[in-house]
Amino acid sequence: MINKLVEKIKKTGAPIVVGLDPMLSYVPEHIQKKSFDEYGETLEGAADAIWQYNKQIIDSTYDLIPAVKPQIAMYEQFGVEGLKAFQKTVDYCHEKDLVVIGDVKRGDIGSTSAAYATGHLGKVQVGSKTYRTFNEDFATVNPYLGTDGIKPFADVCKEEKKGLFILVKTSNPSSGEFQDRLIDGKPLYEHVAEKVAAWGEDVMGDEYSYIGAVVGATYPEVGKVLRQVMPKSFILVPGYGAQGGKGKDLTHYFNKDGLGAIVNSSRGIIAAYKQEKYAQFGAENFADASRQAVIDMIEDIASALK
Ligand SMILES: O=c1ccn([C@@H]2O[C@H](COP(=O)(O)O)[C@@H](O)[C@H]2O)c(=O)[nH]1
Repeated sequence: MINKLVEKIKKTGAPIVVGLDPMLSYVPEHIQKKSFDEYGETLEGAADAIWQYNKQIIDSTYDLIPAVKPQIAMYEQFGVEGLKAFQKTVDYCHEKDLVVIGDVKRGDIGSTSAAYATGHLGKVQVGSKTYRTFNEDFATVNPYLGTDGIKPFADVCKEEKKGLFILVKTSNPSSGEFQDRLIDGKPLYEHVAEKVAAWGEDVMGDEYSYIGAVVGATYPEVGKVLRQVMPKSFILVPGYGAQGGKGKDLTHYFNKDGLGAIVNSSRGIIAAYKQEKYAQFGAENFADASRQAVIDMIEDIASALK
């Protein structure tokens, strides 16, 4: 799957990911009304509204982008109905030939990680039959439990040719509380990055490893260091747009081949119609506003990399 991601980035010229983080409050009134008329103000109604909203955004952007990143928390808040909307979204993105990065941030003791890996990336055995369940192409994983928490994910990736993005330096304001702590003279994030590079050696694609890292756009100096520590790992870069990251901050996250990083924007794309810059589109044309926001993001990153 890392090879497909690289190919699609080369083809689109867009090292970006659209984050599908559909809060109900972003879904325009006319879509909410239609879903509530059909299902009532129920969890099913909410799940239908976020699915309809996602579908229109995917339809208006899929030809410009290589990948999407649905954030499972936004779906889980609506319980089982929300998870069905997550599944529909993943399946529909596959129909559109998009690479799907499940932002699920899993990771546990080995046996439990194995179950998470099966559910999100692998196949589950039921008697004589096997089923793919969520079936994302990549999953985000938390490394806090160490090697035995990661290995089951890496094993499934090897078998299924799928991939991981492991949290190394997150974009949030408090990320330094633990991640920046010095251990043997080096910040913890650097130790984790060294492990990501080592874990990744065993599962190499053509140019990059199946195992990548998450490094926030909000810490560009750290991004510059970590790019060197993990030369063969793709970096998923959240924090662009709504969290303040800009194209000009991100040049050092890329390798000299112009590859190696993929930048996520969620609210900045899916709720673009709410920004003054895209207000002319109006809520009815929210998906066109998202398309324009994608075009602007691609241009911002391309001009920074020139
Ligand atoms: O360090 C991290 C890791 C993950 N995220 C996730 O990315 C998106 C960002 O959304 P925006 O609306 O573009 O801010 C969201 O799903 C986060 O959970 C992150 O922001 N930082």
